[in-house]
Amino acid sequence: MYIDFVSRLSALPTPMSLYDITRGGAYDIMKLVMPSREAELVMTSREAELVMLSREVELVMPSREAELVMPSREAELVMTSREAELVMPSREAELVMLSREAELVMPSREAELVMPSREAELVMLSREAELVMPSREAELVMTSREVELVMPSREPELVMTSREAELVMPSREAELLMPSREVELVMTSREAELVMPSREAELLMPSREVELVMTSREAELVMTSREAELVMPSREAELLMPSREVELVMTSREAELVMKSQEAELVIPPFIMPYGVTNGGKTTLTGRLIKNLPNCCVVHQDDFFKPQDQIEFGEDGFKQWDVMTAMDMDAMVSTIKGWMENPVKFARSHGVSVSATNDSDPEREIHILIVEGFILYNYKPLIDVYNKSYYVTIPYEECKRRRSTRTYTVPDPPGLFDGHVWPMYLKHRTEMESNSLDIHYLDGMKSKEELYNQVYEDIQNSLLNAL
Ligand SMILES: Nc1ncnc2c1ncn2[C@@H]1O[C@H](COP(=O)(O)OP(=O)(O)O)[C@@H](O)[C@H]1O
Ligand SMILES: NC(=O)c1ccc[n+]([C@@H]2O[C@H](COP(=O)(O)O)[C@@H](O)[C@H]2O)c1
Repeated sequence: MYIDFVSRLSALPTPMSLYDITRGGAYDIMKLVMPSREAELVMTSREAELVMLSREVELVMPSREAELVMPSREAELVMTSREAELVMPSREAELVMLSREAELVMPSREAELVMPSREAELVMLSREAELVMPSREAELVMTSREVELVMPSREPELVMTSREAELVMPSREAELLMPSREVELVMTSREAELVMPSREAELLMPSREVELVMTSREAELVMTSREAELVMPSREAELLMPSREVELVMTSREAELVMKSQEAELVIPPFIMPYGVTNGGKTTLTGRLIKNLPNCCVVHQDDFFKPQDQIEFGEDGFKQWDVMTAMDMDAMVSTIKGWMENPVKFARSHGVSVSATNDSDPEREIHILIVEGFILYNYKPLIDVYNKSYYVTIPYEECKRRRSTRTYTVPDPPGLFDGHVWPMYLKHRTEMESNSLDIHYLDGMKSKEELYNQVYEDIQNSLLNAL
């Protein structure tokens, strides 16, 4: 469904390729994650000592040890020649393995070599990047704000200073990199012991362990069991990257698994659109819904009125506030686009706390955007992206009464309601009805409570069906 929305969105006036964005982002992050100074720190002797205890240092660093770290059999196991090509093309594979390159594995230029754009694509295609760290983590790692979180100016210095090196990722950084639940799994003291101390370091490298680097238990520790299954199906998880799996990890079946999990876990994006007559109660209803629906954001069309000096007078003698051209619809579309591309980021930047809705599986999240406005169904580029459309109506007398008590940023001049507002409402409604949309009419004369209950229940049912 999400894909469907995105594809619809790409038909909008200023289409933007999600793939390009995320791919570019992933590549940039490869560079950000290991900037030259930090990269040097990563492998300087002291950090190396700290990260991998003395015996491992010997194994990891000197030229001969480079061979030991990846002796031929292990190298074959971890990356058979074809996989090596896939993951790191031949030249990079050489660079990674040779002694001098071992020193250089991480500084900026090498970082690029290790993960040049094509490899970056192979290893970390945007979706896969999300894959490696499940949806919520991927966002943390990938979005610009998270990049700042992962490597804020002070953190690069801290990431591998001695104390951090000891801990690999001290609590604060670890939290930034991986949200609390993963932090607990990956980096609580017990896991820290499992991941790094000498015995484990030994376990990571020798031939048999190479096969077992990601045995089910480790996989569980690093990625919770469900993620482990999704990221690397059980057999792959055991073998990490044997030849067939390497092909499979990124190919269709996994891609499907990943995509499905992404779709299911990250976002089920219903747009709810209370639309209708002015003063029908749209804002009131929306206000209640956003308080009670999970991860619910709102876009108010009223926020997109053009400045007063751009509103022209019409033949009816009034400033034309109630026509489509009074709205900056491009701006509204790009706001909606922002939500579609990253609802979690959108929610956070709009002060909506993102929470899990399903206690038994907190990774599953539903995100909802309510678009509320008085002249929406007549804007064709958006019509198709809504998956639930409501239309609030109230009779003329009630509408006029409510309107007379309302003060807008620009107060209504005398006669505006009868001369402009109501005629425009009737015109737009006729236009909308001729489009035969699937609209749920709401009687705005019902009490606020009744309206809320009716819509809330209806949305809940839709969500259940969507799941
Ligand atoms: N169901 C309702 N019954 C009676 N009055 C309502 C109802 N819903 C909203 N109102 C009142 O109508 C006025 C306009 O409501 P509002 O939600 O701002 O409408 P809209 O956003 O459609 O213009 C407000 O004074 C509000 O308190
Ligand atoms: N928000 C503003 O700046 C502004 C200015 C002039 C008129 N309006 C009125 O707002 C109405 C639409 O908003 P409601 O649906 O919330 O009533 C239109 O009928 C329009 O006449 C709003």
